[in-house]
Amino acid sequence: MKLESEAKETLQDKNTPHKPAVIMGAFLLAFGLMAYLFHGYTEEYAIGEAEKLVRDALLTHKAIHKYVNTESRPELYRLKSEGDLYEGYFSPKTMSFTYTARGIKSFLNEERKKVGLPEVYFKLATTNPRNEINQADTFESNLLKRMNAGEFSEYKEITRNKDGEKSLYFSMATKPITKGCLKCHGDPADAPKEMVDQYPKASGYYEKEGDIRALISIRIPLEPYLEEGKAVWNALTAVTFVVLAIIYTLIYFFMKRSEQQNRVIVQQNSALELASMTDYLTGAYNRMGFIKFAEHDFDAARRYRKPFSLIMFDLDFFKQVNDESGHAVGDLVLQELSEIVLERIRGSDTFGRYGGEEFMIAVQEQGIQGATSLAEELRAAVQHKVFTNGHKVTLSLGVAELTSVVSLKELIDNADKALYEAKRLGRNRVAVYSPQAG
Ligand SMILES: Nc1nc2c(ncn2[C@@H]2O[C@H](COP(=O)(O)OP(=O)(O)OP(=O)(O)O)[C@@H](O)[C@H]2O)c(=O)[nH]1
Repeated sequence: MKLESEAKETLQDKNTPHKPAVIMGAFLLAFGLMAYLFHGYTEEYAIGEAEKLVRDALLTHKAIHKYVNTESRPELYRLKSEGDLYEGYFSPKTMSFTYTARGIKSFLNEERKKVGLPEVYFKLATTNPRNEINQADTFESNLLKRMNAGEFSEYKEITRNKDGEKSLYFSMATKPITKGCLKCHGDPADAPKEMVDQYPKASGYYEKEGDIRALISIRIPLEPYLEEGKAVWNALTAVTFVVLAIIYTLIYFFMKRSEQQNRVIVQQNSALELASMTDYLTGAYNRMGFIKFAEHDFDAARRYRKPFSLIMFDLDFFKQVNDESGHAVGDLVLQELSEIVLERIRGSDTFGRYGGEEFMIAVQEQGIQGATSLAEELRAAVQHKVFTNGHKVTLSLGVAELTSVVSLKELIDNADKALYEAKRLGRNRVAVYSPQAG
């Protein structure tokens, strides 16, 4: 006889995926995407801020250039020409634009440092400097060469130092040498004597008209701006995780509760379905339950070509028991009969009450021989049993096997015919269905 758990299993909800884990995965994915986008935004912000500084540095540079060339230097020449300044006067402090620019840039950097702003690297770099401080490094020399070759006049790149810290590097070519420039940067023999005296051994001469003598080299560290972004990111991460943790906990809680409720509903449904398929008096399957399971066994036996038989049996003259001792005693006799059957059939067999005092057993893995001996065993057991109130009853049994039948209904009909035959032959016996007899 099939067990209750087996019947329940067919109704069990197997669809219980790890939904909280899936939700957690989705959250982490969303967080990863957010981190990626934020990282990109932070870098964009840092570059934007650095570009502002580049613009400031260029404007300052331009202003200093204009001031030296149109204000301070002409004024000194005027003073010289008017004799207020001696003829041989030359000082880079007042007359060299690069000297002045360097001083102002260095002052500005000091001011920036005081308020915690990043220092701006600014250099008017050349391969032929008058002052060593303006000597272009290898990278700058290379850029200057490419600018002179006409490859580009501006260059921008994000660089990393040996510690991996990022900077925005910007470079721009200065105006090409003009005839006027050659006065100080051409042949030293043509240069003002006071200047040659000032830089006796220095370079800065022999430039050619049209050449780009120097480039403006600016490097702004991005780290301070990236740090700002990191601080915002850390705060955002903390808030996000707290919010996610709360949402996750709530979802997890509600899902667990709903899962639990579903499980209870499934269990209740299983119990109800089982009850609806069971005969309350004998504990055997009722007709609906029997057909359901026997149908399943019948189909499997046909598919896998395995033996399968059906025993249909009925109590002989059961009416007399009811008439003599009453319906309640009749019920007890039916229960005792049921116990006899359940003790003798296999777990794989299906036992059902087909109606009234008529029962059926679907016998798996047994052909006519096996089923007939089981039927005989039951018949003998019932015959020798003393039932409630000392009643002695007998069984008539019909056996049919799955051979050429195409449906369970046909097999039941055959077993029924055999049972009829057993009754006809005098009851308390087993009859086997024979196709010839019909
Ligand atoms: N106590 C009780 N009796 C039942 C139940 N179901 C059917 N019966 C009785 O079973 C008897 C069946 O009577 P019949 O159909 O004449 O068959 P029988 O007396 O067994 O005689 P044969 O089958 O011809 O050997 C009737 O008296 C029904 O009332 C039940 O659940 N409980």
